[in-house]
Amino acid sequence: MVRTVRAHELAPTTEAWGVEAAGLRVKAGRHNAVNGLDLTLGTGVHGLLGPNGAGKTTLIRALATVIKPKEGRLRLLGFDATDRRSLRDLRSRLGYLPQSFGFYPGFTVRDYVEYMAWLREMPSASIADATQRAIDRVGLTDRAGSRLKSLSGGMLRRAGIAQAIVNEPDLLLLDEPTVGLDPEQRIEFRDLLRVLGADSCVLVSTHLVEDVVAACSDVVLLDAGRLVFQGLPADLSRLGEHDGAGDSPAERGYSVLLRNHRSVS
Ligand SMILES: Nc1ncnc2c1ncn2[C@@H]1O[C@H](COP(=O)(O)OP(=O)(O)OP(=O)(O)O)[C@@H](O)[C@H]1O
Repeated sequence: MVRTVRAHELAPTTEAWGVEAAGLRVKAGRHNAVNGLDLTLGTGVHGLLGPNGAGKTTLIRALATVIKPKEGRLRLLGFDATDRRSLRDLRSRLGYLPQSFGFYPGFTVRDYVEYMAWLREMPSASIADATQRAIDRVGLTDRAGSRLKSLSGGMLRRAGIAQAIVNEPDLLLLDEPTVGLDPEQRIEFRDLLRVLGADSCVLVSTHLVEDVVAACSDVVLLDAGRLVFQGLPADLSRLGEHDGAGDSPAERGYSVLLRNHRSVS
């Protein structure tokens, strides 16, 4: 007997992978900055590491649907990210903090976060509460009425994180979110990451291996646009127990992986 498949069975569910990429190629200018990447990410906090020019920002921009992949398959939250018809629904469930982001300097923190919530088509009635919650979560409660132009670099980045999480995204993409944060704020941010990663897929690019070890459930290492390693922070540290350059086992593990990868490619 042929069973009728109902619409809800085909609709994306929260169980869908956050990111499923196969043979992904993404250009930055003429350069293949992401070059045949296979990557699957589920719920959790994934730390994206790699040397300068590895393709981290280009990958994150493609996952944020800001640039279109040149080749390969890309599914995000169960949606085909290369299909224009999916983009509106998909974008309403994404959060994205770009490496450098534009803003109206005369906006207050609250104006900015509310504006970004509105751009993501959140229901108007929920925007004020969601904005307050996001501002509280990044520790900017007492600066909510301050103009963006008056904030320090670290506070501005926290305002950027607030706009990225205002819609409680299922897929959150953060490109170097800890740049400019003071040590106390970095520790608080790690706590926030753990909470966010409990029920959504969070990808965080950073150069700070120690942040990855402290706050991430797994490590993704890129070099020259390709996946070099995906595994637990403890696996990274184990690789650096007796070998490699760096001040901690994880930093040494990072250098061992890159060295081994480069010697065979
Ligand atoms: N607009 C562009 N035109 C040409 N090449 C580019 C462009 N943007 C990036 N690239 C190149 O693409 C590669 C990947 O860059 P990308 O910014 O994605 O790397 P990254 O890993 O984020 O680096 P970083 O750690 O320095 O931020 C680099 O070789 C870079 O020079």
